[in-house]
Amino acid sequence: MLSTVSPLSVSRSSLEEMLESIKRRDELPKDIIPALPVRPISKARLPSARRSLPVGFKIGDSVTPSDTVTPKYLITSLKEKEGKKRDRHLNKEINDLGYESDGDFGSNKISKVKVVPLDESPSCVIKEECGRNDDSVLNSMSSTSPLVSDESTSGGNVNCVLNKEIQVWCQLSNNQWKSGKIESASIEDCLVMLTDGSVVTVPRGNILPANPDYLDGSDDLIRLSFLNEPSVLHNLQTRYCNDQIYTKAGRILVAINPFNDVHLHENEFRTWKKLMDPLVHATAEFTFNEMMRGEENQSIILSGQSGAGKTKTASIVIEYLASLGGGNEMHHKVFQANLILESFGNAKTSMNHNTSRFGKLIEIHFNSTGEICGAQIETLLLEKSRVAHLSKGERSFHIFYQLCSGAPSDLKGGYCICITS
Ligand SMILES: Nc1ncnc2c1ncn2[C@@H]1O[C@H](COP(=O)(O)OP(=O)(O)OP(=O)(O)O)[C@@H](O)[C@H]1O
Repeated sequence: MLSTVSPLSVSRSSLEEMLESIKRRDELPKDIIPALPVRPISKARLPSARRSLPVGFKIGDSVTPSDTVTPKYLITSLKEKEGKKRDRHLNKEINDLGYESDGDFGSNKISKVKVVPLDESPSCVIKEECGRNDDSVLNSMSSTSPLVSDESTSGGNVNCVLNKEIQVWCQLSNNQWKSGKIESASIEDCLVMLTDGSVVTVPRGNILPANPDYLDGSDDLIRLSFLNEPSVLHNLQTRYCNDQIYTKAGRILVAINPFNDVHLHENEFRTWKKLMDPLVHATAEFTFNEMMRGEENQSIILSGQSGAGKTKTASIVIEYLASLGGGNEMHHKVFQANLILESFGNAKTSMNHNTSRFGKLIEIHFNSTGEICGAQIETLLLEKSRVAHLSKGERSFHIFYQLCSGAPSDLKGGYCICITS
């Protein structure tokens, strides 16, 4: 059955409706404040701010799981309540970095610490290797071109330091950075008197401002007035020479391998708990507290070149996390498992006599009281080519020599195995 409505009836009814609604509105008391929009009930947090990588910086493309692999470590501590959603997010992040993940990253356990090989990141160098000699830090890292190459910018620098008569860093022809004071400047060059008394002519583009002396050895790089390459290296070197191997850069902790036992102020830290101290224990404690307080999984990423001290630092972190959770046997088991992994995955290279030729993702699982209740180690990107191809002065995986040395003498004779220490 069809029903028809005349245009007149439609216009009349809508007109009536409108008049009625106006009448209703006028009847309402005038001082009633309109209700606020209902706030959605959600426990979700706003995504934390993410730092962007430098322009043109790629991780995925540069991964070469062969000779150039430098294992870096991602340590995560995960809690049960987070569930699979966060794990999927973490998996995605790892995949975005160009690494394969077996999926199910921390989905089932109570908590985790993971160690993953991450490609060298220019924006996240946490540890750097260097020698003990005074100029070594500065010189070893000064082979790059000066940070300021743009003429206008460098000109600005020179004018600024000329006006204020402050110290400058100048890059010499051998790429070393030296500090001094500008005596005079032309359009292209500057005459700089170095601190050793010599006078050199340096192109304007090779001059950078230096920090005042009182900032020498700042424990946080963000306190420096001028944050350029030589200033950062000089600050790290000053601290290193005072056996202060850790320096903060905001939330990042920079560590320089001391290659010997230095006093780490660990006991003082355990007493005073100064979480802002530049110390790896403070970073571990901060992470642990964040996990316990926010019930959120946490990650610690250790990155640096071969021999920088990532493995050593990872063991300090694990040991400290274990002690925070009451210290049970679990971390000993992690270390024991590590010994076996090292046999099969570590080798001697020119950079490090016990270099890890694979990446590790160590998960440490904590229960709700903060005790370690489990751990899991995933390995990635083993440098398999090392079995068949060795560079000069390097060795195969430790297990090869361990097996040979333990072989019965007739087998040794049959294969002409001769072990020398
Ligand atoms: N904090 C430290 N204190 C004392 N010695 C250290 C420290 N960190 C590193 N070292 C020394 O440096 C050596 C190399 O460190 P480590 O094996 O941890 O480097 P790595 O970054 O893991 O290297 P790779 O990437 O080649 O595996 C260690 O064997 C140790 O002798």
